[in-house]
Amino acid sequence: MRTGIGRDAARAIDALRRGWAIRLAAPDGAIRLMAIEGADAVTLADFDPHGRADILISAARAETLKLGNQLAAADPDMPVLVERAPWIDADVATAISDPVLDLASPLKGPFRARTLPAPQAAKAALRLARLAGILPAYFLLKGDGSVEAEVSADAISAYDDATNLAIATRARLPVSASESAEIIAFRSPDEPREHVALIVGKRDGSPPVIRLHSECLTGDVLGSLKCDCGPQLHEALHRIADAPWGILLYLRQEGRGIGLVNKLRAYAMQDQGFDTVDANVRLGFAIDARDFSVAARMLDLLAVDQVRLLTNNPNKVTGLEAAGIKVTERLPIILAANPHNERYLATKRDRTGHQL
Ligand SMILES: Nc1nc2c(ncn2[C@@H]2O[C@H](COP(=O)(O)OP(=O)(O)OP(=O)(O)O)[C@@H](O)[C@H]2O)c(=O)[nH]1
Ligand SMILES: [Zn+2]
Repeated sequence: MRTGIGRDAARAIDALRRGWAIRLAAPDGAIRLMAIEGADAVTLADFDPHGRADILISAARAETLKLGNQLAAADPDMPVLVERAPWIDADVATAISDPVLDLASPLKGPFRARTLPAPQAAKAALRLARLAGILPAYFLLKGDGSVEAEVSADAISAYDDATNLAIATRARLPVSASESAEIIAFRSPDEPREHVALIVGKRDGSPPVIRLHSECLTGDVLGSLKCDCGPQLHEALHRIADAPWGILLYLRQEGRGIGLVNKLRAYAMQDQGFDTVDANVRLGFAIDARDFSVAARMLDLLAVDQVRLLTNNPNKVTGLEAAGIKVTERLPIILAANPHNERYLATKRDRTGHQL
């Protein structure tokens, strides 16, 4: 169902990515925000002429800045508000928000945490940063003032609601794994990412062999050796082609849902020695920010409620089942490691329960 609030979230995301200010309202209050990513002295002076904006960051980032113990952290997902000391200008704020810069510009400090004016609004702000693909860090002001977009916490929750997805079009698409394939594109009204399904072979009443493939530009297109995505994609297509029938879902959830730029930041942190799990956490994101209800909704639209799932990731099985799809069988998909992805695969095995 198309609603105005979906448009509000789309406008807020667009504004944040352009460095414009937004107002975010939740039941516990409203805050004005400008993304620290991309902010400079001029845009900051425009948003905050009196130098009063505090800095909103994730709890994980606050931990790295030694702010973790200053507030009763009953909720590890609760953001932290850092008091704006006079020496915190746009450049210092950038260093506060971006962990990739920690080695290059050791942080000054000391930082002091302040009580959050509207915790629900602050939490929604971090969710919005992930949807916008920016670092979860903002300049925050209370009170009224001019902004480019207004959004509610509810609109942010509704924005990527998978039930809004619908089939946009379908066409025959012979691929190298099978000449008998059909591509189906899915769209939702306000969210621009278009997911696709490739159905291979003829539906025969048995549960199809399914692969949920999350977009990986570096692996799928450039042949990156840092992950296993490219080879897994091709192996999956061949396994599906060998089955009576099957479906590859190509999900636009780049970087396990944090977006390309944030994934590349995670890669820069891996260059500094952090593993894939710690890199995500230090950036202020969940270890895996994907929403498997998108895949479940696509299967639902294809009238599929039982699947044989190609994966090593037990969370994909539980995620799909929680979203109403029965996984009758898990089929492992194991490929040889290379020297560049050995550690990544070991981290998946040891820290995220992948059965490799
Ligand atoms: N944030 C982040 N994302 C990564 C990293 N390496 C790969 N990815 C993303 O991880 C996703 C690939 O995961 P998948 O292969 O679908 O799933 P999986 O959890 O490994 O489970 P399998 O089904 O067993 O392969 C893609 O969206 C990649 O862009 C990384 O270091 N950091
Ligand atoms: Zn990859």
